[in-house]
Amino acid sequence: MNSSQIIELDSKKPLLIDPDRPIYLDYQATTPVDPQVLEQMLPYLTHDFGNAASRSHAYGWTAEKAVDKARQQVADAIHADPREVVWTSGATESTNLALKGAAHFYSGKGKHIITLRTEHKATLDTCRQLEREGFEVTYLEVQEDGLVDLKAFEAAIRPDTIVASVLFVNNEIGVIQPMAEIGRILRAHKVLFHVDAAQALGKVPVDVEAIQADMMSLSGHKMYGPKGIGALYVRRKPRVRVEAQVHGGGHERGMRSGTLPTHQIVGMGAAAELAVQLMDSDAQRIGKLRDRLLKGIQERVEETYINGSMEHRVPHNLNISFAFVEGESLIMALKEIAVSSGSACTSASLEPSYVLRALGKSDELAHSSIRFGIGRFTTEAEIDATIELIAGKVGKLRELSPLWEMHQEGIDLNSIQWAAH
Ligand SMILES: Cc1ncc(COP(=O)(O)O)c(C=O)c1O
Ligand code: FES
Repeated sequence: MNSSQIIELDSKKPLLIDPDRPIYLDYQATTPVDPQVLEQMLPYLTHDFGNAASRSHAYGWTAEKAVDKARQQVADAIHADPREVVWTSGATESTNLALKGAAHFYSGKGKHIITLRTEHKATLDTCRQLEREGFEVTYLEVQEDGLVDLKAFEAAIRPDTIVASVLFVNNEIGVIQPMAEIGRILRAHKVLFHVDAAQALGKVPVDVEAIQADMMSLSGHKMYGPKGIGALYVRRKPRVRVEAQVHGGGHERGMRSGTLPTHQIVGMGAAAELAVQLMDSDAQRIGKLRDRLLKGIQERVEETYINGSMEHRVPHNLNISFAFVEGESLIMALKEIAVSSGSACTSASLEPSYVLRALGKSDELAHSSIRFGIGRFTTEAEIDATIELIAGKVGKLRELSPLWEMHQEGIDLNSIQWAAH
């Protein structure tokens, strides 16, 4: 067997239908590369391996052409100009470049930054670093449904505010912030607007003009592209400047040096185009699956609480707290389903989700939450099996819980005076 046959066989392997593995319902953590995307990437790992910066021969020109095409695909997906797209290693790096880059470049104008308490860690940790450098950050509260209050947002703007950063679609609870309204407020106050759209592209229409974004972070692996590739949109009119964070050969118009990973870039471009093409059909199918999952759980399990607005939310996400059950125990009991409690990025820390806490949820309910991420390859049979498993395991865990027993007996747990230990 020669190598091209091996590649052909591997790329035809079914993606997720594998009875020996758990049902994958963690599409907000990451997605598999769509086979159509993979097919377009493969030649750039082998035959067309040139360096896009090699200007003197055909190997370089072929790579450059592929990079240009992908840049156009990503630009088209967000209604931007290809010259406004900077390749990075992912949304984390894009957000670092956007916030540190803008903060450093415009520090003469002011030192104040606005963001939300429910942002992704990529934003929150970058803001913490900027605080250590002397910048001041306002972390705005959100309402019970996860949405920011626009009046509070506008009130947080100060004369020295240089940039605000808002998550388009929340990775834990899937809520969609009112981006156009936020963009309008920020433009009126001449404050730069950075948008983390890592979880938005392919799920909701993303248009940098409609929401007046100045910078936007994107990621390949959240939309059926490869991991390790992302992009930062940086507006040209009116021009936005960011100070480079990675220095070297001056690639990407000096904003981000490093040899371009052609195959990854081709994958991100193809994934972005496909994400927009399939947005409506994906959303329709996935929405039905999500409703089926929710209905199934609600019919079979009492005392469940939905986290985050259902109205302003992408259909790909369901985040539910199962009262009287500890989230980690539930996840351990649910070995046949791959889901997250809290966010995928922080579930190693075993702390209750800061996003759910920001919605005003108690520690207990935050601890008992499960995030279901439904995606392009989820089937109805997988949803039905999940409902069965959840109903069975939650029931079993509650049987072991003295608090559940008391609740069943009608005792109001809030009225109990617990003895101090
Ligand atoms: C909303 C959001 N922003 C940023 C990131 C980071 O993206 P990447 O993995 O491409 O660095 C993620 C992924 O966890 C995310 O969900
Ligand atoms: S879910 Fe139990 S420690 Fe967080």
